[in-house]
Amino acid sequence: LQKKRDTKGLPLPPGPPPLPFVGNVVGIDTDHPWLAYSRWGAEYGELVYSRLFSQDIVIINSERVAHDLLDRRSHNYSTRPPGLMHVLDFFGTEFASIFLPYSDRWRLHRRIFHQAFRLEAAPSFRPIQMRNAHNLILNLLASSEVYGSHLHTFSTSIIMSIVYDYSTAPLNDPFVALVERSLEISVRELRPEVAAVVSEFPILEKLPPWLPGASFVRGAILQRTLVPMIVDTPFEHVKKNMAAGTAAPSMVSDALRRISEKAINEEEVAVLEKAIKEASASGYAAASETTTSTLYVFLLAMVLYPEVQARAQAEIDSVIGEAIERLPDWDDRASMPYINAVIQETLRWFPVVPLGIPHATVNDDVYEGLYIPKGATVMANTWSMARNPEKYPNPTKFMPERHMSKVAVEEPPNGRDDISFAFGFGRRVCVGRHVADASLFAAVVNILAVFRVERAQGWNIGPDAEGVKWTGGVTTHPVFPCIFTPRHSKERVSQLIKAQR
Ligand code: HEM
Repeated sequence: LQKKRDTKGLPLPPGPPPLPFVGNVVGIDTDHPWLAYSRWGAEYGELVYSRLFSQDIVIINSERVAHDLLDRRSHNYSTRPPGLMHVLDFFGTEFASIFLPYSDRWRLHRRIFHQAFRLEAAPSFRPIQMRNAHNLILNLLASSEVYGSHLHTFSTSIIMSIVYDYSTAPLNDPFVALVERSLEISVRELRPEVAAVVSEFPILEKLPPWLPGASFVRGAILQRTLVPMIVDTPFEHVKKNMAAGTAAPSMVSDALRRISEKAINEEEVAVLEKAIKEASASGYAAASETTTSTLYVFLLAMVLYPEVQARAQAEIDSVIGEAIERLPDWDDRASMPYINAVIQETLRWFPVVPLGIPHATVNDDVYEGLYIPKGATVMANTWSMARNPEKYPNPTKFMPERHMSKVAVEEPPNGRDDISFAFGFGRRVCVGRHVADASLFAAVVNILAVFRVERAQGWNIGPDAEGVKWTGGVTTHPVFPCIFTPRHSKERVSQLIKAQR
């Protein structure tokens, strides 16, 4: 029976009436819960309360409330839901920085990331990002029918180079395939909705894996075999290179070097080494799927909005020459306001982490007279923020122009640009956002310089993208066919890529 809650005489935020015991399970598409949460937002407002079994869930539907709670009261809203951590434990991924509770261990991980990914460090990765964008172009020229796999290789290879100085093969890298398999499981299972069900029915973890419906258990078994390979192999690669004196700078080698420069005891060294190993293994989970999914959204926009694509290409051509005298480079970015606006609009149009990564409250709180319980899962519904018609008129339309007056090539003074919500809030805001932004630029500008991205014959979807199939999970991306028609000869492009290396 549901325990009567003491809300100290205050109302909970409004929300849909729960069913006894199960709470608000009806009407939620569990693969795409942001759709139901956004509908509730329209009905109940900026802050919505719902319950999934015994788990309190608070959904924030506006940037205003997200900044008030997740930024301004971050001391209370920076941990992660305990139920989710339990699921991570079951999958053997409890070390993942992104899901760590607010603790000294998390602070240590965050510091390791910050050293490598802070704004001032981001430009040092540009050669890696451009080299991988060129590989992406070559792969698309060779086999564009598997474009999704090439996007994945692009995102994962960049992060592997930055974190480990580990060079993946430009195509069909076995390690990238391993990461892809592991991420597929994480994206599907590591969500608050799954955590709420598992917390209520711990028996689910005990189901024999062969039982139909025990895919959760099968996923966990597979993940536990993948994790040691993913965590140990690249880390050992760095240590071996360091011992041989051949290690190039990377997040891991730099962090390990910093330890050796400090006079600390063996125990502290062990703690730091473990944190470096865990943080680095969390890095590509956080970076790969998000960057890949954002590029899918970009391609969808190019297919559905040929006029936007034409304008973007005209801008690129005006900088590098219509007959493609060279490929675009970093210095061109300042002369490409429309391309920058396309990137911003891509992040807004369909945020690929639609509910962010769930935060949780450490203590009870009261906000505008509403009671927010301790231990509540708090989700920032970026999907609904991106569709705020007051900030973004005609929100379902892809309109880069809406960012033109606001696009800043450099970081804005308060660190918060027009679409900062896509990268989360408060003390848990995405540490990789500067690097992500540069990777997106490298991929977008090169794809548009070399290809016309076109609609596959018979694929009849309108500009609102209504009817497109989206993957489900923590991150989401559209699944659709598209055609890459080269705008220049393959030989010319290969020649230019060689010249720029
Ligand atoms: C377009 C690409 C990306 C998007 C849309 C994105 C989005 C996000 C979001 C929404 C969060 C959750 C923030 C919160 O809890 O409020 C997050 C966290 C995080 N992101 Fe990203 N991200 C991207 C790329 C990257 C990259 C390239 C890295 C590189 C390592 C990265 C590393 C992380 C980490 C480590 C966290 C966890 C932060 C913490 O819990 O303290 N992300 N990201």
